[in-house]
Amino acid sequence: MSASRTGEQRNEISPDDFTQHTPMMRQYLGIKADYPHMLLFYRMGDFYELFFDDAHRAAELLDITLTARGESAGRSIPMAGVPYHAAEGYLARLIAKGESIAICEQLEAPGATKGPVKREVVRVVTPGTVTDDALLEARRANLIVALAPAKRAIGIAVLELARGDFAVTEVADDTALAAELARLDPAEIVIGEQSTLDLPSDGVAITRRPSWLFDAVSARRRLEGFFEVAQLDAFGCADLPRAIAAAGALVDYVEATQQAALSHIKSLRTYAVTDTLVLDASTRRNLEIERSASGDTRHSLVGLLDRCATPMGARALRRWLAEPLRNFDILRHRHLAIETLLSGSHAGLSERLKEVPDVERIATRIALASARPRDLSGLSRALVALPAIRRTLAGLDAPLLAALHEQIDPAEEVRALLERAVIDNPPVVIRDGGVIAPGYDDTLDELRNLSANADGFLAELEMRERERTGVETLKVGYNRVHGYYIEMGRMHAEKAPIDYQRRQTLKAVERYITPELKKFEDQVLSARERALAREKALYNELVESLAAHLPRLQAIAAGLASLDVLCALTRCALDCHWVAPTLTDTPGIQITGGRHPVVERFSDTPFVANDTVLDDDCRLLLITGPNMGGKSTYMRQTALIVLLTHIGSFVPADAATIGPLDRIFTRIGAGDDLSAGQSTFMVEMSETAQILHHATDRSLVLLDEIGRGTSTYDGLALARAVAERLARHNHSYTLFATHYFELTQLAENWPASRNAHFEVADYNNGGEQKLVFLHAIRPGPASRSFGLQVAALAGVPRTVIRQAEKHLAELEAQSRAESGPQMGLFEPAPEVKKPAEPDPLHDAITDLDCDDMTPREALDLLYRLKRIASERSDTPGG
Ligand SMILES: Nc1ncnc2c1ncn2[C@@H]1O[C@H](COP(=O)(O)OP(=O)(O)OP(=O)(O)O)[C@@H](O)[C@H]1O
Repeated sequence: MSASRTGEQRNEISPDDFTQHTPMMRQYLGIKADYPHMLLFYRMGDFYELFFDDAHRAAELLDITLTARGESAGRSIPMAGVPYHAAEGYLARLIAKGESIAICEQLEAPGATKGPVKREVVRVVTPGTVTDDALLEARRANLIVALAPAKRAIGIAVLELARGDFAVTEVADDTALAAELARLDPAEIVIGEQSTLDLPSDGVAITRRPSWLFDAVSARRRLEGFFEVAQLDAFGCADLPRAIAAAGALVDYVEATQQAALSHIKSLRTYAVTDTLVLDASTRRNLEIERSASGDTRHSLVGLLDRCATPMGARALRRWLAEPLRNFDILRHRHLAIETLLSGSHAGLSERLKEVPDVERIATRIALASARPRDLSGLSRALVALPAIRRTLAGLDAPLLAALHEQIDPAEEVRALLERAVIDNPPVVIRDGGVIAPGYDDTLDELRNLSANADGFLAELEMRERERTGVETLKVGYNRVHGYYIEMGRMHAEKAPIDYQRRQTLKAVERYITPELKKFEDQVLSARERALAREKALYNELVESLAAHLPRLQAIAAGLASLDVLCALTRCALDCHWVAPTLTDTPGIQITGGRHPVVERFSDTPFVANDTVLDDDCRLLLITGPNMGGKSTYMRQTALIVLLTHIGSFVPADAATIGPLDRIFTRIGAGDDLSAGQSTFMVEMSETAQILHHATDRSLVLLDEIGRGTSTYDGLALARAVAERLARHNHSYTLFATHYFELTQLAENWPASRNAHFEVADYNNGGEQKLVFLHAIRPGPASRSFGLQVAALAGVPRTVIRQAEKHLAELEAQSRAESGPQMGLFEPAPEVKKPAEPDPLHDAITDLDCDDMTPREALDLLYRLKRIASERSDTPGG
């Protein structure tokens, strides 16, 4: 239902109904016009009010009451409000739902001038640019991405405003873009208003900006101005025009929404998507990296790994998992660092890191000039903790730890400055003073002395006045409304000297002021005010001078974060008995005694370790076995071991040797996106299509029960064609779990393909068949599926199981009659026919994909076929 129809039904005044509006409402509409796509939080006394469509939206999203304002002839303006003091909580909820918010404050007290109170938007909060801890989960990073698509490439610019990390790249097509967006998982995407790019729909805020902002030439100029450089070449992005276009548009957006300076964004770095091992969104979901299938974080990989002592480390760990590196040198250094930390030093380092506040966020607040007094004392404490961390690092012999020792430089002069400038436990805000330490500034000290000496003066004055009036009970006092006064009982009123002027009369006492006391009051009050003003100025100067040290503070934060992750990974390695994987240039995956890290951790029964060998002799492993046998667990553990290797972690195995890989693909049943209007089978097939199009001979592919979503024969046919394609064309390292036993005999004829199965022991216990899942993988195909036995175990009524057994017998008989014993759908795999002699000509033609070939490739192929044919005619019997 459209907003206007809703409005008519409720008899609401529309924003365009200008004659109906008060001056205040006109002022509101004027401001709102500048923020059409944001919710305008409009300050009215102790509340932020929202009006018109904003009110409807806020009421719906926050589940708050929709009220009405300014009834006129039975019509009203829809309104919703949130209390000022609780606004941050409401903001956080709206931001989490992808909303952008403009906050409009009153700039003066009501009645200060004629007409409506002066108001102005003082802050804009958008999902991708928010840096406030109060609005963010402290352990998560917040990214904003801009996209600039063109025919040949799509430019991507990525900014983590909190760290000032600004990176750009270009990708070739929509698929690469989708994978990269899945990896980045941004909170907000900025895109041209005309763009038709297919974007993720789940929880990402999409912000459309005028298309001209994405023009490469003007974007280049904007960036040059932003970084104050004559040319962007130094950033290495000279030949990435679409990336520049995206970066320029992003800078424009951030400048338009952020009032504060962006001085902490010092440079632009370029990266290539090929630097990282790519995992698309469904693979990340299927491997339960951030969350388990049931949605909790505890039973996920992150839940297991995150033993970080600081939020900086926790965020870095998530970045490492989002950017599994393909650079073996960096990974080897991380492995070596963990090996060194295993000596025991990680525990001490973790303890020390716990004492270190979030330097990364403090540095951001310094950059955005929003640092509070406790941020500065926190930074001071952090810097004080660094020398001890460095001393431990100095004794450790690993190049990465030595580099971190250098990076975590204690910034002596910053520490000294903070120690001199800020008291130990300052108040939360600078407003009431008391933050700058004594001795830091002479003028401030003098002004403070003046007000502090007031006590002595007042005691002395009290003595003098008692003597002068003869009133022993005379007191000198102070209150906020009337200031200083001399107080006497009303019965002594006639003893008041001539220079006593009455200030206040209470029930039993009179309060007076004298010219001397008035002069003192003026001096003291002005000293207090001046001290406060001086303190605020000094504080701002201090924050500014700290901003000059930002690159250093950011480097310290990055160093601490990396160290924290390494210590966390070391603890995992130690507690879970993980080993360092070996990285090799020889293609393949060899895992001995591999385990699933999360299942092993949370399972009550001992985990059965299994080997995985995928190499040139076996690129496709067809896995059969009973339900519950352990197929999915096995496939996932292989992928997780590969992923852990690529973040530099040890792995849950007795030994692992990993060669170069480019991507991990998975097609596993969980997480089908039915809410997006796709059927289970449709999702299964579109993910399978992605894999067939993009998997290379360096990709790890996990396919679980392909074809189960459709009729048996369609499913079997599809599973067979997909597996054969992967074996003959993609040559990827593939784990293919299936219940179609027919595939097991066919696979024997495909290149580099093998069978394996999960073992189960079944025995007869007093006439009842019992199953024991051994969870151990063995060579060769399984003999049967045990589907009915597993159903019985799951509690399906006995009568139903018996009925199913009958149906099964009938189906088996029917199938045998139709297709002969070799191809019975429910039969054990019969003896495999010996494969025919290899025929290179036949293989070359079967491998051929005419649609994928360029004319040049077709011509090359013709020559190759001709050569094979003539070689064959040369061989005897050919
Ligand atoms: N190697 C193992 N050691 C111990 N327990 C295991 C092992 N592998 C799997 N399990 C346990 O068995 C359960 C079933 O495993 P999994 O889901 O991998 O079986 P499956 O063969 O894929 O079943 P289905 O064919 O029904 O999908 C898991 O939840 C896990 O608790």
